[in-house]
Amino acid sequence: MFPLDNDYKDEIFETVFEDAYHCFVVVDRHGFVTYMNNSYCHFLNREKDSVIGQHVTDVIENSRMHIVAETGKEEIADLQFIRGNHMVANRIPVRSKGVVVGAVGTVLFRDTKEWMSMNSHIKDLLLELEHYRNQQKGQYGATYSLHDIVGSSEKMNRLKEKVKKLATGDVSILLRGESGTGKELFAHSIHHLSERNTKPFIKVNCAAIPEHLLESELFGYQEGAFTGAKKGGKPGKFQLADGGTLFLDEIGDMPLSAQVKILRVLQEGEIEAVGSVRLENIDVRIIAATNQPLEKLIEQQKFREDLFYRINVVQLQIPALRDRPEDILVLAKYILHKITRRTGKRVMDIDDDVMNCFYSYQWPGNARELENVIESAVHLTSSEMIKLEDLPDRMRVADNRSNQTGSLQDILCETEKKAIRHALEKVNGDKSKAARDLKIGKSSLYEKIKKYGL
Ligand SMILES: Nc1ncnc2c1ncn2[C@@H]1O[C@H](COP(=O)(O)OP(=O)(O)OP(=O)(O)O)[C@@H](O)[C@H]1O
Repeated sequence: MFPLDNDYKDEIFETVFEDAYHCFVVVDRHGFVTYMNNSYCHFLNREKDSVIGQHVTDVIENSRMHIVAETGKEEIADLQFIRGNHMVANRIPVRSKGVVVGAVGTVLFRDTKEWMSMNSHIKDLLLELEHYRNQQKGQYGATYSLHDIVGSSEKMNRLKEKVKKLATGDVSILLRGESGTGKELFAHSIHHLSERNTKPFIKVNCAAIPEHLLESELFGYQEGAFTGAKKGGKPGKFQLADGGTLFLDEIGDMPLSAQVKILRVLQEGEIEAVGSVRLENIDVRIIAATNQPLEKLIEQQKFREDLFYRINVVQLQIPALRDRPEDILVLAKYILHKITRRTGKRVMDIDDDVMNCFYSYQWPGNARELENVIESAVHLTSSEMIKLEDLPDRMRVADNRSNQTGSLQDILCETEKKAIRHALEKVNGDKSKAARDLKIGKSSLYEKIKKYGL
């Protein structure tokens, strides 16, 4: 056998991989795309340059390549939903000197007749499954993924990157942030990106369960455990989440008695249903969330320090909306679109004055408050554009107040700051364009950006 020359090898490579019948993708150990063949790029309608170096979850819907690259466990003939079709995906870990360094994925997509009919058969079955799943939604489902978290500010991008890295492990995560910042969305996304994503995601609102019911809600009960107990008993949230993720929302509001019990489960990995004498092994990943100052609660002996250390293995701080004004415009437009699609009301845009008001408002209720404000404005407005008069009084008062206080110099600075922020928002942060729109020099704009900390 004579050695192959490089041209010949390249041609083989081109034929086998680039324009092959299959879609090929290769990711590195952290799930970032290092190679994608032409067929796959074409199918995803993406340019090759725009996918290389991206995290695979940002490129391919419902991808599990990053999980395979992390776990080293191959997945063969897995059904994956991409661009409206059910595809058969193979995901194989790549090893170098025995260590997993990435993964190769192939997807069979060019429909043969049999595949078409199988595909429609599967679609039919999955529709039926979806119907049953929907009946259980809220109880079992993590409905949101990272794609649903709108915002491309530096702060949010950094957070999303962190989430991608942390999701595949099994560490407990504590999500902190003010009310309405999207903690629950992040909890869903972590579950989605984790190896547990085919298992349940169960949410417990620790503040909403009465203290005397907490134990049976969390750990379940046996038949006859107390008067009124259901025949056959009832599983608790821990049992329901077995193999999956348990999201302990508002953990700072959990009564001390329940904290002791949770801590025991987390330490022992075993639970005891009310009225049972048998211990059950439970495997759950804990994601907790709170907007309470847990350290202060520990000082006041309202929160157990040992539980804090258990749940606080990794902490993610979700920034308040006022601290990432760059996200307000895109979030507002996303919310407007979501609401108009749901209500069918034709409201196409948001007036510039309204946006200025949004930028200067403090948003104590964060994204949730923004949703409420836009929802009520959509209902109130009589035009196709949300105007200042469609906003709640508290916002317009806050806006006027911020214009009226202080010296003339303060007012001028505040107005200038708002105008620059708005101009930058409009052009997606492109400083040259913003300077042109504002009719000032680029260096003057840079100075002002620095001065106002924009
Ligand atoms: N970045 C975002 N992109 C899209 N929607 C968002 C975003 N952040 C929050 N939301 C929306 O705002 C609302 C509140 O979000 P979520 O319930 O996740 O907040 P939270 O921090 O868990 O609030 P709380 O502490 O009050 O429970 C939801 O309807 C959510 O869809």
